[in-house]
Amino acid sequence: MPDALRVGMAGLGTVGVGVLRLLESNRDLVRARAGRGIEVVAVSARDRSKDRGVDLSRVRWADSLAELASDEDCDIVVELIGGAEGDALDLARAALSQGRGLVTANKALIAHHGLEMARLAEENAAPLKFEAAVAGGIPVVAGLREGAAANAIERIYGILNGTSNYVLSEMEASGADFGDVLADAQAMGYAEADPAFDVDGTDAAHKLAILAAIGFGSRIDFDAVSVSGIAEVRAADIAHARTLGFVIRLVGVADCEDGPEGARLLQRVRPCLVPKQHPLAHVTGPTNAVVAEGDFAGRLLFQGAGAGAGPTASAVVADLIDIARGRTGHPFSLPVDSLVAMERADPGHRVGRDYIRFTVADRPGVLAEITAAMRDAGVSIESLIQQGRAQDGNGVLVAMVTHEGEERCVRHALELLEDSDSLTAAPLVLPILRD
Ligand SMILES: NC(=O)c1ccc[n+]([C@@H]2O[C@H](COP(=O)([O-])OP(=O)(O)OC[C@H]3O[C@@H](n4cnc5c(N)ncnc54)[C@H](O)[C@@H]3O)[C@@H](O)[C@H]2O)c1
Ligand SMILES: N[C@@H](CCO)C(=O)O
Ligand code: NA
Repeated sequence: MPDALRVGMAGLGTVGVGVLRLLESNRDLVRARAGRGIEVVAVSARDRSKDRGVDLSRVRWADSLAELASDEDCDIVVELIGGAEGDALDLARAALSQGRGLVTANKALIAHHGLEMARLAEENAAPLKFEAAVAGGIPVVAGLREGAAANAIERIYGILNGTSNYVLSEMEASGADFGDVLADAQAMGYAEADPAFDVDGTDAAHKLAILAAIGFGSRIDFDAVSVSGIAEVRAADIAHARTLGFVIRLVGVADCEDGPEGARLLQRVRPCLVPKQHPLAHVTGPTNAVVAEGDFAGRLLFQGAGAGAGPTASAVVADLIDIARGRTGHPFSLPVDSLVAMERADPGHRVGRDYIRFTVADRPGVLAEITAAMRDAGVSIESLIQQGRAQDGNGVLVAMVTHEGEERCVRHALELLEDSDSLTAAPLVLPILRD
């Protein structure tokens, strides 16, 4: 075993520079825990001349990512470029197929190509690790894969995107609308390269798909995640939720149910009403939190910084320490051929409660029309909030919370109202998170 684990690093942005700083600052501690040094010997980034505030004088610049992937002086490639396709994917494929280990913070890459990556890693006896890809510095990948390894996992859910959680909790604290706080969140440096991914739920969906694959031992299936983001959530919904005893959070939920032909997996990312006493209700700002329910461990809560240079670097270097120690394991907890291709569960028969917000014309009989549709679809209403009179010609908001019932009933009620000219905008349905 060579004295140091030699790393070739691609990408010197927020996370890349964070990794270099951590390795510099905690050099002795990392060496002690890794059993040997961890040295970045080569790098590749777009701009060689940029001052990044870190010492790169002893590091070799690779002329291309292909050169980095085939560099005989590197044991491991650390990919910190980002993006599911293109350069990051080419680099990952090239590194693993040449027997070089891969550490990445790239959830898009793993969500889309995780199975292929795991297969390549297995075939080439190369380690593959991605702790930083899910909830940044929170050791939830290792927590699920190793700490909770003795459990059958029943449900995994959590707040998986810091940007959207910051937006929602700022809207809650200040009463501001979505657009007013989004720019602040993006200025914090946590935004994805495509910033739409943060608010439209895609980033959280990438992370949820990874967690589900690890927790349930299934083949990663990002396309099966149903996703809705936070752009439709208004200040009024947050105010209604507060009145009813809830906060609104973007929550990814994955669970398994038994079906006639084996287990079926349901993966969804949606803004949810979270009861004020639930641990996720207290997660504010860019913090992430993940709950895993194990059959023996019970409810496990992982919480911390899901983004930022320091926390994300902490996860990248933890992976490097594991590799240096020879603790590699299966990336998704099982050998690739043992991962199950799970059917998708039909949510229609799932039982739950919903918050539904209608925007309606301010005229007599509208409420009766809505409640008649609810009655005809078999939806029972638990509470209802109606705003005063329409002020701006945009209609009045009517919000309700349903009693427990099958999801398909709410869907049917909304279908009955689809052509109604009493509704001046599409209704918003937010599920109430099951405790
Ligand atoms: N920023 C965070 O808080 C955070 C947290 C968790 C995971 N991540 C993930 O980490 C990865 C990196 O994120 P970041 O925030 O550091 O991004 P960034 O935009 O700050 O840095 C990306 C770096 O990659 C370089 N790059 C892009 N294309 C390249 C190419 N073809 N060859 C060489 N270098 C190239 C850029 O020049 C830049 O230095 C992404 O996958 C991201 O999703 C980021
Ligand atoms: N854009 C992500 C960064 C961490 O993955 C977030 O806001 O949580
Ligand atoms: Na993590």
